[in-house]
Amino acid sequence: MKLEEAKKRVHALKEEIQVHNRAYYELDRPTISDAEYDLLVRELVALETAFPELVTPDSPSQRVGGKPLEGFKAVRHREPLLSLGNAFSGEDLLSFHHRVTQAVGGDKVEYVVEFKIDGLTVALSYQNSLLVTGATRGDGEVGEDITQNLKTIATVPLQLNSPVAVLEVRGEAFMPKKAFLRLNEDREEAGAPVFANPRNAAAGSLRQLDPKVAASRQLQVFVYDILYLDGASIDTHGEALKYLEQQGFLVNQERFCSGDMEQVISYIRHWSEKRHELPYEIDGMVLKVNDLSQRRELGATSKAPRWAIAYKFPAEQARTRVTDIMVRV
Ligand SMILES: CC(C)(C)c1nc(N2CCN(c3ncccn3)CC2)c2cc(C(N)=O)c(N)nc2n1
Repeated sequence: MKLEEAKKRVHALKEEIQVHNRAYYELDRPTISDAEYDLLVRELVALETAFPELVTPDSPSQRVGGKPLEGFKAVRHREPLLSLGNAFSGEDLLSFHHRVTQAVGGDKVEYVVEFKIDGLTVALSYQNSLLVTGATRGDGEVGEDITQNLKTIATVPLQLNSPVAVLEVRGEAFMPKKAFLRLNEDREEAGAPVFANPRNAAAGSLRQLDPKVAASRQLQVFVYDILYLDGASIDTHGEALKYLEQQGFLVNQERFCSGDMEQVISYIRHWSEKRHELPYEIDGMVLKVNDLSQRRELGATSKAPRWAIAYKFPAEQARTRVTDIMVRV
């Protein structure tokens, strides 16, 4: 095959793979079998091996690279990754709302309510639209460099869709419930210790020194916050989430924007009851002031922003399954 032909085929393959990624991960509607998908990636890798000048940084072939690491390098975050204050009741939420309203001089405040995905925080840093580092949260200031593991996650863009000088985002890496159950079955069969919950499984998978192991764990990342952006101007959190979607990140579609705390509380109650129907675990909801200028007015303590709060769902009392009781009997 000549270079020109290979160039056309490589471009077509990358487009098609991208379409299937989006269908599979964002719309949760696979448009191709895993086997056919693997064939496309294998053909792309073969062409890039034959014509190395056709390799681009955003090619799916650049996801599972590298040999196993000896250890993880330390990465200092450009901005400290803040924590979240917690609310455990409707009253806690109302007093949060009262504090916020006071601090903005009685102006109307609108909140965005999001799932609190039960995974682990990751920070992704892009320069000139290319992924440079992916890191764990660590202590909020310094994390571990897990770039080559995060690159294996299909919904983590290797290259952003539009030019931007610097973009630092944070998100939650997690393992969907189905992948978690399947992994534990495999580990049980292999006599390996099982993971207690999807969060531990995700954390254990991202701490693998061999990226091939991380690549096999079906991890996902929902991105939820812009830490630093040099290259666009944004006024609300809603716009920030749309911007992140346009740049190619996976952003959770389920979010609710309202200034009415009664509506906010009933939305939270709705998901407290329905969360078991979700394909991933959530351990609460996060309330965030939508208007970024109001956020600046509210500021942050040394640990957490004054413009956001986490509502934690009551811890699950271990649901004893009938089968367990039968066995005991
Ligand atoms: C940007 C802010 C600070 C408002 C923020 N902080 C979060 N977290 C901080 C505390 N975190 C934390 N983790 C470990 C130790 C202390 N704090 C865990 C992430 C958020 C977590 C989620 C989520 N999980 O889905 C989310 N949709 N939005 C978040 N937004």
